[in-house]
Amino acid sequence: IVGGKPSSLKEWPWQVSLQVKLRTQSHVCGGSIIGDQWVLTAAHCFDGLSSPDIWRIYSGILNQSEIQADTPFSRAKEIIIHHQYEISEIGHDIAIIKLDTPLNCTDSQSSICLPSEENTYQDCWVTGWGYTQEKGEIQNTLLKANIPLISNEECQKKYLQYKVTDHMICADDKEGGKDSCKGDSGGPLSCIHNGKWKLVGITSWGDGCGQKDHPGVYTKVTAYLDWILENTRN
Ligand SMILES: COC(=O)Nc1ccc2c(c1)CCCCCCC[C@H](NC(=O)/C=C/c1cc(Cl)ccc1-n1cnnn1)c1nc-2c(Cl)[nH]1
Repeated sequence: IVGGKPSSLKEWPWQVSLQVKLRTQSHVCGGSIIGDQWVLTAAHCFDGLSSPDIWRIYSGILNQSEIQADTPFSRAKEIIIHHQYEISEIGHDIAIIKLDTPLNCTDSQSSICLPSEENTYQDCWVTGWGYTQEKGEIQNTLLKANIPLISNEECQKKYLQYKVTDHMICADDKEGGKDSCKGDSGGPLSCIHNGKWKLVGITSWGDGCGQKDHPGVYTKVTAYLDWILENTRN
């Protein structure tokens, strides 16, 4: 997250760190708990990493330093990638992880609601352990940034070499400065409306981090409600 601030404990209890253990272990993507055995993230996180066995899902953590050899984690029972996904910039950048065992709810670990209808959300936040600048590194403490949503029409004008589809939603800090960045993808774009947090977007792509006139592009969750519900039944 560029231009963000450290989060506090229990502020974003749905945020998870998706890590891969090969020879070594490292953070790869963010994700959001949407049910006791369901995590919603970006499909691109699994490019070349599609085997469920290598993934470790850490929930209820604020700092990466809480992750030690003895720190408990969830395993992936199944990874469901949208059948139309190819690359982030084309869209359908959405995936569901079915956890091997259901998570218990605590103050620091709980799910976020899916949005029911399209809305003009006024108060949206991006969170993650990603870079704070393009040439950066994974951060220890979960960062947060309050970034306004912009219309798809306005977003398309900034990305003439791309097609910003109606299955995408954009967030832009006009001054340039607040944005998602490398390592944040898959994480939540959370908006609070009538006192309830809703998972409005999934961090997907952008041109650079925090550059002026380069909005962040997020998978629009309302466009995939049926797909999510169909794939989280069993
Ligand atoms: C020590 O461990 C590490 O350093 N881990 C580690 C460190 C970094 C990374 C990994 C692991 C995952 C790479 C593969 C999967 C994921 C591949 C794509 C992913 N993109 C993003 O997270 C955000 C993109 C993004 C999103 C919005 Cl909304 C706006 C601007 C964006 N950016 C434009 N340019 N940069 N960001 C990414 N993630 C990383 C990179 Cl490198 N790129």
